[in-house]
Amino acid sequence: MSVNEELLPLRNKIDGLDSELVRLLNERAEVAKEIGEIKARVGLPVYRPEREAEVLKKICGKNEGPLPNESLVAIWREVMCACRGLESELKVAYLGPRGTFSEQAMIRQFGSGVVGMPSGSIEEVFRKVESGDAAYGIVPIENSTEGAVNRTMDYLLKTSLFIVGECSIPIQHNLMTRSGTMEGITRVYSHPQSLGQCVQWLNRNVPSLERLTAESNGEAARLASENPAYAAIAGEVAAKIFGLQIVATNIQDSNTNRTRFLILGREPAEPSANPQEDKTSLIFSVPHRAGSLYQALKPFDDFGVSMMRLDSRPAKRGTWEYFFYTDIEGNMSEPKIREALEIFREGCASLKCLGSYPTEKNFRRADTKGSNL
Ligand SMILES: C=C(O[C@@H]1C=C(C(=O)O)C=C[C@H]1O)C(=O)O
Repeated sequence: MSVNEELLPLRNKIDGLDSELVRLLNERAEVAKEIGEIKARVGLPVYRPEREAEVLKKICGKNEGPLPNESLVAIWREVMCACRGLESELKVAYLGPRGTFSEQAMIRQFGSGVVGMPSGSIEEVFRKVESGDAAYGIVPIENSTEGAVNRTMDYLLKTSLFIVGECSIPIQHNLMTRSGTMEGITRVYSHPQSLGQCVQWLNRNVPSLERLTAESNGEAARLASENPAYAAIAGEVAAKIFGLQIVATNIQDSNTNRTRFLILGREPAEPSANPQEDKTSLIFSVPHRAGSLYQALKPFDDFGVSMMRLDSRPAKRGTWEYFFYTDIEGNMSEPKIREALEIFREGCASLKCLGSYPTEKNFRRADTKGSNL
């Protein structure tokens, strides 16, 4: 039997399965359309991050391979994006121009059919969502090498928006120029976070290069595309978009470098199907006296509530006072969290709740194949 004779029945089988998949996907889309009509009638938002997290978790739970969960999650995000698209288009503001890691995170979270609105600064992302120009926004909140993104932290304090979801992506930086060499290059541009993530590599390899900051690494790539004496540090996608050549790849100081992004919306998310695994984000301050932070946090210990993050920002009053940012495990609709929060509030000088939302853990844990979601 020739190879072609061997392949033919298998390819026919794939064709048959594809027809079935097309039929099933359209059947799914019809149901999503019906859901959309009901949501439109009662004025509910099209995008339901908690429901999408539940769908992904169920998909991973049912998976028996050989496809890894990571592949199924990527496929289903696109399926849900296409289904959502039948309800209405979804405009999402991100830190642009095109080619930033924020754009990559947005596509990963919402699917490639999302209508991205590139914004010149993190502040503009907040403003576009607050004003209703965009339905959602995506902003970087912390990097595993450089820590918190201070601009985002500061706007979170002032905003009326809610955190409705989160996602994290691996970050690999590249040094890029128009020519693909470092000849005649005097400056390197990038976002301050990216410069920080590559500081050791820069000190070792190009110590004399002047380092300048840009609003985003996409913007840095754009600047480098306009001047042959400039280099940029940015992702591979930015090099493609702005016609730059990569001089050195993977220049970040940690090879497990990741950035976590927040999804911002005007309405809070509903509890997910696993509310005990949701995250609740809070900003609080405590009275300026000995032991007040310890005392304030005690209810979390008493109620067995796990704190996943504790960070601070200066209150900017010149008084060495701080706002603390904490993420706790569990949705605030859960009785245990509600009770703990009621007592916690008494020990705080101020408390702002940014929302409860599904985390990646919701479906990551179901992955048995050690994926890099
Ligand atoms: C279909 C719905 O609308 C959207 C699409 C979803 C899907 O395709 O599964 C899930 C949640 C929503 O973002 C829904 O709310 O269930």
